[in-house]
Amino acid sequence: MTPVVSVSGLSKNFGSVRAVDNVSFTIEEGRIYGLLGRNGAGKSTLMNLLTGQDFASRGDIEVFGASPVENASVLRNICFIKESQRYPEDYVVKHVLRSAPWFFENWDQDFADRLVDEFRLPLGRRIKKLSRGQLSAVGVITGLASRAPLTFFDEPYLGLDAVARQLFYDRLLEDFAEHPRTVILSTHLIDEVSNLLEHVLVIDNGRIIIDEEAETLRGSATTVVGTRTAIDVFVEGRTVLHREGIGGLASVTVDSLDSDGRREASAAGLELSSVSLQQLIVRKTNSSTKEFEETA
Ligand SMILES: Nc1ncnc2c1ncn2[C@@H]1O[C@H](COP(=O)(O)OP(=O)(O)OP(=O)(O)O)[C@@H](O)[C@H]1O
Repeated sequence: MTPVVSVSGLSKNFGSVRAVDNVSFTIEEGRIYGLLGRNGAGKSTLMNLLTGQDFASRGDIEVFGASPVENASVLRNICFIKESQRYPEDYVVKHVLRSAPWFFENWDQDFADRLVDEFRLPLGRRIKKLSRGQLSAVGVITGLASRAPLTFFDEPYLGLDAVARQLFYDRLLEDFAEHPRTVILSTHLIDEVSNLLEHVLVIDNGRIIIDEEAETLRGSATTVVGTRTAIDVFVEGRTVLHREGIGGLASVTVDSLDSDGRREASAAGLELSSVSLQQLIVRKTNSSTKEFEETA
C-alpha cells in the first residue's frame, strides 16, 4: 500500500537551531500514530512541514503522493488542529463550525452538533472570550467532525479537563472505527493515549529515535528489582535504560527479556514488572540525551 506520508532525509533549520535533523519515515493509511517527544524536540516543526505550513531546509516530503506546499489537492485532505490556531477577530463558536464545511468535504454537522453538546460549548460566545479548555474543545470538535483523511492534532487539549479529554479519546476511537482515516496525535500525556495509538514515532533533538508499533513497544522493556548485588550480576552484558537505587536495593529498566532472561531473574530472586509506554519513552529519551551529550 502506498503510504499517506513519506519523508526522506528531512531537515529544518532555524538559524543555527536544527529543529528537524535528517529524518525519514512513512505514515500508513488508516492508522492512529502518536508523535511523541520532549519540549522542543521538533514535533510542531515536523507537523508544520507535513502540512505545508513551512518549507524544509533539506529533504523530501510526499503527502498523498505529492509535495504539500501550496498544493490545494493535497491540503484539502488534511485537517491540522493546533493549540495556536487563530480565528477571525469577531468569530463566535458557531461561525467556526459553520465555516468548517467550506474546508472539509467530509464534514459531519450532526456529529459536530453532538460534540458541542457533549463538550458543553457555548455556541454564541466570542472565540476571544472562551476559556482555555473551551478553546481547545473548538479545535478537537473541528478535528473530529472534519473526518479529514489525514488529521493532525498537535497538543490539542491544553486546559481540557479529564472528563473532556476522555470524551475526546472515546469519540475519536468510535468515529475512527466507523470512518477509518489517518490520525497523527502529538501529546505529552502518553499514558492517557497509550491504548489509542497503533504506531509510535518518538522525536528527540530533531531525530526520530523510535519508529515502532505501539504493541511491540509496550512489551519491549522490563523493570527488574532486587538487591544491589544481584542486580549488578544480572545487568552484566545487558542494555540498561535506567537505574535507581535506595540502600541495598536497586531497580533497573532493561530491554525486553527473553525466556532465558526471565528464568535467570527469577533464579536470582529478582522481581520483574512491565514498563508503561510513558516510562519507556522517558527512559529512552533520557538515555538518548546522555548519548547526545557524550558524543557532542
Ligand atoms: N520559528 C522558529 N525560530 C527559531 N527556532 C524555532 C522556531 N520554531 C521552533 N524553533 C526551535 O526548534 C526546536 C523545535 O521546536 P518545536 O516547536 O518543533 O518543538 P516541539 O517538540 O513541538 O515542542 P513542545 O512539546 O514544547 O511544543 C526548538 O528548539 C524551538 O525552540
